[in-house]
Amino acid sequence: MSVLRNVMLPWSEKFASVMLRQVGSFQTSIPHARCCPWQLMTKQAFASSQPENVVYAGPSQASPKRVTLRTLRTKYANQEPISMVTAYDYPSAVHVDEANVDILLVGDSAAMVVHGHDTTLPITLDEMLVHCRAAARGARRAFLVGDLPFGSYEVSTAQAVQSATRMLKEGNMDAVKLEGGSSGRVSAARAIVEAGVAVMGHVGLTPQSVSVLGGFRPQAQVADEALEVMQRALALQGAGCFSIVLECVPAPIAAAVTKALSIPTIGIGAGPATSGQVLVYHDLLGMMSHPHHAKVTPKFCKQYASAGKVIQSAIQQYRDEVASRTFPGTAFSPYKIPDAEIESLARELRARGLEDIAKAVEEEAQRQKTHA
Ligand SMILES: Nc1nc(=O)c2c([nH]1)NC[C@@H]1CN(c3ccc(C(=O)N[C@@H](CCC(=O)O)C(=O)O)cc3)CN21
Ligand SMILES: CC(C)C(=O)C(=O)O
Repeated sequence: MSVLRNVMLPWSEKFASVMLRQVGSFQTSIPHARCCPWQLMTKQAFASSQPENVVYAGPSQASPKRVTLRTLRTKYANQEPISMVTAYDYPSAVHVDEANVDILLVGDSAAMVVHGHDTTLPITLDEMLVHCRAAARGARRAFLVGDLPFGSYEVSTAQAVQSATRMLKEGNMDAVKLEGGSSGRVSAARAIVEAGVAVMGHVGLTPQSVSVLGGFRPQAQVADEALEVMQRALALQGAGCFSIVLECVPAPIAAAVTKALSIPTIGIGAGPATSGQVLVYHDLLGMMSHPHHAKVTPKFCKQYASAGKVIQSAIQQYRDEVASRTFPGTAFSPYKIPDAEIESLARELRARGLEDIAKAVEEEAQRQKTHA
């Protein structure tokens, strides 16, 4: 009971008594505290494994206003362009969020740009969920969309709903995206929306269909195909999608689809006439500037920086400074020890017959002083 009282200290007496009632038979099970339900309610009291100054997910300033479906609808109604960028982890999400980008997409392009696969097919739902959770921790404002990966929604509407709900429950996303507009995909989209999850559609080049498309090729370059893309987009809108990604289609086709729909289109390689634009984080940053990677960056990607070159040269410089012993030097060796302690340590070492080691200590202490 005394242990419990300590735990309760930050809480009011009243709240504590309510909690004690709820705790009931758990009162004596402190050693099993990890599985006690009230542990969840006393996060602060149990946070002994947290550093005092939490950097990544700690208490933050007042949160900025979140982008919601209403915000997006208003932007669309006012014909204001909607911006979307992908992110896959905490730091990339912070970058995207701080730039006031409207929608943060945790894309299955992670399979390629993060995991190094040649297509988006190998990434699993469980892997996507790890990316989603990390990205969600970094985003305070952006509307969060999680990409349903290949194999997580094609089998049945039940499978689609199950995967989509996991994206919200375990991935902390606000909505999901799925690819394609065939009847099966439209049914999946409808079922997910009916389950209460907002869905973004995706037509044109759908990279998860690379097997049947025979490569990452521009789509809808003949009238028949263009009409089909438009029909699919309309069907997805009918199923309740809040927005549709249009990938790798000629600009006039994107204009037609955008005109035909009453929900926003988000273009990538689809020209300027869409309601918004999306780019992959690594592409827009020029992260893959190495010739080995340059070939996987599509032609429609504008590089707003050469981050890859900056990173490469920084690591090269670090490596050179380690090799030449320029780093860390005294400037980056911050931990000091008083002279008296050095003398005492050297004395102890000599008393144990360790003359060489005592010398090493004294020499380095001297070097630190002369280069300070
Ligand atoms: N880094 C990256 N950026 C993306 O935009 C992106 C991914 N990865 N992975 C998932 C999909 C695949 N995407 C791609 C990939 C390549 C092309 C591309 O290079 N297309 C060529 C035509 C290739 C052909 O005809 O075979 C082009 O000329 O644009 C287009 C879209 C878009 N998505
Ligand atoms: C390219 C965007 C739209 C995407 O689907 C992804 O990043 O996976």
